[in-house]
Amino acid sequence: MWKRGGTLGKGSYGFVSLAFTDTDSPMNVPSVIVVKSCTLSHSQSLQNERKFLRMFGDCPQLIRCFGFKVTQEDDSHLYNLLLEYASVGSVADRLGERGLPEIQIQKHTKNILLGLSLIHKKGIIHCGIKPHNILLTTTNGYGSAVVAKIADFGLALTSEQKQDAEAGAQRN
Ligand SMILES: Nc1ncnc2c1ncn2[C@@H]1O[C@H](COP(=O)(O)OP(=O)(O)OP(=O)(O)O)[C@@H](O)[C@H]1O
Repeated sequence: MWKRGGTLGKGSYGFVSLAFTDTDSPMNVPSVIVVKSCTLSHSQSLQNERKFLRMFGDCPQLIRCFGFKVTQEDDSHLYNLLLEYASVGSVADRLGERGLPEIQIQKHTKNILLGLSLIHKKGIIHCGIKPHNILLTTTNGYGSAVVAKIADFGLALTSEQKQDAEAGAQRN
């Protein structure tokens, strides 16, 4: 269904690659995607990310998830999460010394707050909002614009999980 391309970066759990989909892929999957991969035995964080992202479907404020696939590569089983490619990189990449123009900050902040409000309405807490995890994509078509999307649900919790964790910490 897809072919791995170059590596975009490495995280604490594994690595992120560009990937190119086949012509027989479902219509809603673009020809260029991103694959986040790690060994199957260490895939808890990626599985967590998938569990939360699939609750949102095609929400324009969040990086889209196209499912997962387990592959065998170089004698290891890899868990691969298939994600929308954010071709402009992260907000952290774009900040530089001079920061971003105020007009872009206003637009991105509005999108991020809208995304967070949708996440919170479903009783989920992202737990990792930072410039590295806000990715920038482009809209297709005439006059294409840069759009900010929330990514990386590897640390996300339901509000019940958060309450349980806090109660456990108070007991200890
Ligand atoms: N959907 C995506 N589109 C484009 N680039 C991405 C995407 N997801 C991750 N990346 C890039 O891949 C690199 C690694 O990302 P990743 O989220 O795995 O690690 P990190 O955020 O640097 O570390 P950690 O998640 O351990 O805090 C980063 O440069 C990130 O911007």
